[in-house]
Amino acid sequence: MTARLMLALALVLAYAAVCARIAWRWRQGQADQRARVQAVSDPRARTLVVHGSQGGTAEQLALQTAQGLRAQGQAVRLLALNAVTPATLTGLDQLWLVVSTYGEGDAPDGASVFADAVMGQPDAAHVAPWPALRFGVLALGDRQYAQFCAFGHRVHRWLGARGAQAAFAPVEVDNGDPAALARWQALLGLAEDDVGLAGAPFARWTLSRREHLNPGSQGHPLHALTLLPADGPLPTWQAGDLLQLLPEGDEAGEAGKRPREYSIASTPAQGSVCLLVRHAHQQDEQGQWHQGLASSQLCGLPPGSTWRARIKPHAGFRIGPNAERPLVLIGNGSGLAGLHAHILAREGQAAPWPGIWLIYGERQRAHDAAYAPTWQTWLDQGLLSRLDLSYSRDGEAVRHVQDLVRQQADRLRDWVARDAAIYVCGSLHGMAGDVDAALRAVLGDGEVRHMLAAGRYRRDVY
Ligand SMILES: Cc1cc2nc3c(=O)[nH]c(=O)nc-3n(C[C@H](O)[C@H](O)[C@H](O)COP(=O)(O)O)c2cc1C
Repeated sequence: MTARLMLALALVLAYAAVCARIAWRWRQGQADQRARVQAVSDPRARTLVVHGSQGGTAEQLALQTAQGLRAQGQAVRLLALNAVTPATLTGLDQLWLVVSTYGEGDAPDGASVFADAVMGQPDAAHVAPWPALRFGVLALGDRQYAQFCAFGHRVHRWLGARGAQAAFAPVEVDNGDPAALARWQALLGLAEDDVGLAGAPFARWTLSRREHLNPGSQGHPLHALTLLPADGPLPTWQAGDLLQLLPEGDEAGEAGKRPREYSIASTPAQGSVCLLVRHAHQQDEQGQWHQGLASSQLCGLPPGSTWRARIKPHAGFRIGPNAERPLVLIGNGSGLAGLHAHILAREGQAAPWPGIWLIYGERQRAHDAAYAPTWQTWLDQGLLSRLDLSYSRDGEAVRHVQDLVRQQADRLRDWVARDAAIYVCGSLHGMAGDVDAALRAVLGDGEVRHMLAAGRYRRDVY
């Protein structure tokens, strides 16, 4: 008995040590990032580097750009576009912008406040033009989208119309293309390799377990996958990060750099990368159904199969400044992955927990609620403080998460008044836009903008 007690105690202590180490590394990472920005940014500088980012790539490239300019002895200031007002631009000599594009050519969340509140306004007399300002845009995008780099082009046109002088045409970056980044470096006179997106190298990962979560559902099959590195130790990551995976036999392959991205549903404390993968089927223009290459492999090949993959940091959906705040987590379908990671990360923190409210939508209660027992455990533990579910195919009046947001308007306003942060993960079409509209209806446009600018409203939508 004593031996078993000792063993139990040793396990608890070992677990606590692992949690403490993860928390320490996370805090260290946050502090390092703040220190890097502070070291480079001079509030009086007449050169401003701004980023308009959602996932964090534009932010990373803007920081590197500012560091590169600084290394050459230039004084620079670094800001998020959402923190920029017309007054910030007055009196500047140079403005370098790194911006991505989302939705249907829309601003990323890190620029949407500026896009609405500044660019969206008619040219009011109080906004003086900036004829002495030289500017250039690094426009991040992906050619798979119809509106390629559209927001970068919009910013470029808008600044031109305000009288500013374009130093060059927007530099379009297709999916991180190194040649385009090299062009940006050359145009700004930066040293070679100042700006780049070299991530962790791709390594082999093995599928160790797969569970079909929704047999009998009207929806396409959803699977929970557990993956482990085939060689070497488990790398570290934070809740909110993604796994980039190269399907076998992809024509483009590693050189073509078309990895699929999946939200990671676990934290390193679980000891593996867990994904929720929908076996995707898409209909073409002739009405023929096609299986997704990556998802049919992930949902079909047996455990023991391997793929090349790597962790992709996703700063825009990490906890960031919200570690001590109550969280409202909203999502649907496989978007549960990104939300579960945040719940599990909280579980690793010392109680009392600040409170988590999960608002989640699926198709049918009878087939699409595999995690109901897990949620009940979290509710019993007090890790989750509230759970609201919607099912779109059960004939109920409340069908979608956006309906829940409107139905729970008073409670939501109360959570936000108590400084909650809102995280949305799941479908871009049919969810993210409608949830955004519901949040604006309930909280007001001004509050939503304020939360976006403060990093208290974050999205991982696809
Ligand atoms: C949901 C989603 C929508 C996107 N929409 C577009 C688009 O309309 N046009 C485009 O050129 N790129 C689009 N992209 C690609 C991003 O702009 C690109 O990945 C960029 O590097 C992201 O930078 P960030 O991490 O700083 O936000 C989209 C990406 C995602 C995930």
